[in-house]
Amino acid sequence: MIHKSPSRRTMSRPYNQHITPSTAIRSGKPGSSVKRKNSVTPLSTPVSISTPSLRTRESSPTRFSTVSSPTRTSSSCSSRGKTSDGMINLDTILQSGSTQQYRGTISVSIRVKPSECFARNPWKIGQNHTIAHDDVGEFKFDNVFHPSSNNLQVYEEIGKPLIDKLFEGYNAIVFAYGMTGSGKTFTMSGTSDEAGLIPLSVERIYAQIMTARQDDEELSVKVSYLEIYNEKIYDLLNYQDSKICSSTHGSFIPKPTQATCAAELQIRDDSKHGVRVVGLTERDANSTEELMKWISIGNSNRRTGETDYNARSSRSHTIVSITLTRTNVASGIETCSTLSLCDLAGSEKAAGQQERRKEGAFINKSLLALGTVISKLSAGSTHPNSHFGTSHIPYRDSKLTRILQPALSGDSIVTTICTIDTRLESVSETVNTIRFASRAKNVSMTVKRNEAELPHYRENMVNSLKRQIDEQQEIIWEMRRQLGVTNNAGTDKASDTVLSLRQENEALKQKLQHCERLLDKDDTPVQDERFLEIVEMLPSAIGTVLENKIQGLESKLREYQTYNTLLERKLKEAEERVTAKEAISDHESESNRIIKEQEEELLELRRALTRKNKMLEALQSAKRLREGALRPLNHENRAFDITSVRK
Ligand SMILES: Nc1ncnc2c1ncn2[C@@H]1O[C@H](COP(=O)(O)OP(=O)(O)OP(=O)(O)O)[C@@H](O)[C@H]1O
Repeated sequence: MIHKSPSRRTMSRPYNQHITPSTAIRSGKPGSSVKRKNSVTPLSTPVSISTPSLRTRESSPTRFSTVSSPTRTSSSCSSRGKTSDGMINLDTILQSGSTQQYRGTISVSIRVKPSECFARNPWKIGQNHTIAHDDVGEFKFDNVFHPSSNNLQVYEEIGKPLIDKLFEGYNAIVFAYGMTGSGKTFTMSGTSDEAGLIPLSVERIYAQIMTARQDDEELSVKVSYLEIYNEKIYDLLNYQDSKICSSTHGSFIPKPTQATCAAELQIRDDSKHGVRVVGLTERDANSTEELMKWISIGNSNRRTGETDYNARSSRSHTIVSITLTRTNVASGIETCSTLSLCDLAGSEKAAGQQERRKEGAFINKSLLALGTVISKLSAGSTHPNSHFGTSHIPYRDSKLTRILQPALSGDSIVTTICTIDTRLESVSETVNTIRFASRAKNVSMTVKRNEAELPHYRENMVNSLKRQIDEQQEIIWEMRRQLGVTNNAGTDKASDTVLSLRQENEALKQKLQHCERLLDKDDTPVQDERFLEIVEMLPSAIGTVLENKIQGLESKLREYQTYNTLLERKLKEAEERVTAKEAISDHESESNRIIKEQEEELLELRRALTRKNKMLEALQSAKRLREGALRPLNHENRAFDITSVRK
């Protein structure tokens, strides 16, 4: 029986983008197995959906219309309150103390695969991110990508905003869900002609590193790649028969070979690290090319096979995890966030081959487990007074759900892209996918930023400051010692010089005075009139003798005067030297004063350090108290690191 939607009549009008041959077939895109003819293959029978589950509460069209938010992508952060129907806000960044949290619901997008069978196609795409089926009703999502949309558009809407969140320190996960052959791998990996979400995201990460990197920041990127095949986990980057060869970037990477065996990895769940895959290889990647090389190695190891729907069908679920670590060397703050890109194997009906049947059974089992987990989370999120953490969520039912457990329980911002095939023969699978997507849209989550101080950073900082102070103290002491020695020696030498110069000066002065006295003595009689009279009365011979005597005395006087000038110059020079020495001595006392000031500053620094240490101890003990008080709650909600093994 067909479930009639109450809103069916009203919703049929806005769907002006019916999937028609002209809009659905993408012109000239090479590398795709979809035939690109403008032919119309009429459906032999009208679509009739009688799945009883379509009438369940979750798939009620009215419910989807009201529950789904008009929010387009997780990048559009807004702060809307709780909606009238009790739904939690979408895409809100909350500041709680010093930690930021992202709060929203799983972002869900639908991608419709181009198809040739469009006549009377009951699926219609609306303008406002809605998709409707004549018999099933209307569904609203964050994005509904038309068959003509390309991978770049998909990336712009769902990949780019997640990379911005990755750089803010949030973990993020994208998973592609849908029936086999509906376009999951095409969306995630793309083709050689049209890059998919993974290569476009990788490119963006490195472009962002170039622009966002700060001076005092260290950045590193690591990649891991795992596969879940028949409920066993394998490391796609660590196959035993991989050959080691040199990459173009100088590092060593395994040569891509179609590997046949790899050790099975185990999941471990412990209170310290949460859920993680033990032994998963993480490879350093310093450029887009290097990271893509690792991914192509992983792809070559991935298991694919031919199914009724897809010539190269992924027979396993795969997860590429890219871990970005940003360390601020000045503050010691490290943000470590992981972007996980999952390409799930497609749900399918029983296949002809036994091998395919076995794989299909495992694939269906794990997808069913994922559906159940999403369904329970959705019920927990939408029930007014319940929290999904309080009811039992069967994460342990499959390896896939165990690995996705941390992300689904609040470790990551979750985005899913559900690929659908609108052909008549796929209708029940497509409805199931839409049903899964609408349940996922109900799941609310609160995600914390992964920001932490480097371990022992403060202790190291305090110790290094102490060491610096000690070193400076040593330098000061050494300088003082040297200064003290120079001071004494210099002062003694200078004062000796001054003393001897003063003595010499004194002696010279005395000699001068003596000479002047002599001159005065010689002069006085000559100037005396009576003496001159006597001289004139004397015989000329005696006069001549006296004259000679006077001339001799005068020449001696000139000699003494020259010597006196010389002595005066020497005295002046000596006095200048003494003044210079005194200036040096002033400078030395200035240095002493600066040293004293520095010592006082050091003392003050030591006191500040002691105060800081005490504060640190008080904070640490408060933190221990708080952790002790919160321990039972943390145990319930602890976050698990599934995707990366940090070294
Ligand atoms: N949007 C699209 N545009 C063009 N071709 C597409 C699109 N989606 C899928 N295809 C083509 O359809 C075929 C199957 O797609 P793909 O392998 O991506 O499906 P899948 O969902 O990954 O299947 P499986 O679960 O079996 O691995 C491929 O040849 C692919 O190129």
